[in-house]
Amino acid sequence: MNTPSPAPGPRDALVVGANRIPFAKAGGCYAQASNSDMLTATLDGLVARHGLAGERLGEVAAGAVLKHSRDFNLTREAVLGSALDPRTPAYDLQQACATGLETVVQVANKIRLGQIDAGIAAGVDTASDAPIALGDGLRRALLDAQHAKTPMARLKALAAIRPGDLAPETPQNAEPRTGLSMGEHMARTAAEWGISREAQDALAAASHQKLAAAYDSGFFDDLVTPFLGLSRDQFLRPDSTPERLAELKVVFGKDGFAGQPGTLTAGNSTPLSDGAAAVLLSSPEWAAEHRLTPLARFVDAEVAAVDYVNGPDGLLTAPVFAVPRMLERQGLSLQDFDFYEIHEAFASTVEVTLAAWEDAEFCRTRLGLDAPLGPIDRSRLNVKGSSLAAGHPFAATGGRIVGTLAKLLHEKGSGRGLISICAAGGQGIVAILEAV
Ligand SMILES: CC(=O)CC(=O)SCCNC(=O)CCNC(=O)[C@H](O)C(C)(C)COP(=O)(O)OP(=O)(O)OC[C@H]1O[C@@H](n2cnc3c(N)ncnc32)[C@H](O)[C@@H]1OP(=O)(O)O
Repeated sequence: MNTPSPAPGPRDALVVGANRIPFAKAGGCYAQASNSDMLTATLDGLVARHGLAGERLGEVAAGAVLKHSRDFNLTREAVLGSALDPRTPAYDLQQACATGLETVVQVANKIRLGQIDAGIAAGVDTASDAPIALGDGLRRALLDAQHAKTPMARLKALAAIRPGDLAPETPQNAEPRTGLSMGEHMARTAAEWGISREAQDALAAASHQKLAAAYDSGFFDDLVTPFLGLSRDQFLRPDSTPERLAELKVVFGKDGFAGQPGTLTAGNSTPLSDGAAAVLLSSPEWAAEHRLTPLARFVDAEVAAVDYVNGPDGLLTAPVFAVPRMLERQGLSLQDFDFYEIHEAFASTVEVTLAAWEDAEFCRTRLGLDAPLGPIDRSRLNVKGSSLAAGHPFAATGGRIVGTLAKLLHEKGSGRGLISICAAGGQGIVAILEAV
């Protein structure tokens, strides 16, 4: 009879380091850079900071939401272009804006199970170099021509191309099942929850002030590597005041809802952005062997999805559902956190998330809870700014947030932090990090 193999782990997975390049406006400083350029630069920044040149890691997991077909092996190619040992395996993963954090979950779980000792989780996106595809008619005709066995058959295939087939297909920032952009979805949800323009603009202004102060204090010195002439996020505008933001015109939900004006503007919505972020994770033993100081421990994660097409829940509200499941598993309450990192897809996303957790009726009927999760201490929310000020290259946001929170916990020396990131398709990912 075979003796079962000893089960490996679970052991701790630690965040040992993080790096990102400053995020740029779409069409801005990185307009000529590809996903591959940005991801490779970000990996190399991490490698240089932590002395990992020539190191063979267990794996690198990364992803991009907007990706050219030539980038079918984006992460592996970035590893081959980096200073890491070329024998480091790599793979691509994509879960819309949850991508960056999902790669962290994958790498952390493999470390916990003893399958690998160390790995990098990363994400990259470029709205400047978004893939423009051929329309279906032209693509099919070209493929038919390529597969044709004779010159005549090739000509016949090409002759099928009609002028209308020549129009390119550009990626749409819209949900395929509703045709609405994420901004339009969010505008509707914000109106349903009665989130005021003032509250959104105040949150956006605070994000800019906090991010600027964090840069000024040197907080990002060991988290951000300058790239292509940029040393701070290009979108960061310390002059963003609530008064200034109040002057901006509505861009999503322009017609308003139930007689109330729309509230989402370019100032309280994330900008289309370019950038990359990476996180180094390892076992405690690997960190000690490499004389690296752990910043935080990865504790848990949860992913939820909502039926935003047929059901009552807004497109970007899935984290609202994921958090109570994770809290229950961990025996924690919403108030048991020293830091809250709630991705500012839109200022109203954060406000709706917090309002839902405070709403007794919603918590009872939609989350199945006896009591609401309750309010958080707002002074612990996004304390170093978030996506409204930094920008939001979709797949890079998770790595930015994990790096920021891990460093906050390391500086504090105790406590835990909650991460919440909404994603397209009605999904959301949440996680907990703890100080070590
Ligand atoms: C993807 C997922 O899975 C989940 C998610 O995260 S969902 C969230 C994804 N994000 C989005 O969908 C939003 C995407 N963003 C956009 O489409 C565009 O950035 C936008 C429509 C919001 C704005 O586009 P735009 O109008 O071209 O912006 P932009 O020209 O920079 O700004 C408009 C004006 O506001 C001003 N402005 C913008 N931000 C400002 C600020 N913080 N302070 C002061 N003024 C500001 C600009 O200076 C500009 O003023 P002028 O017209 O006088 O020049």
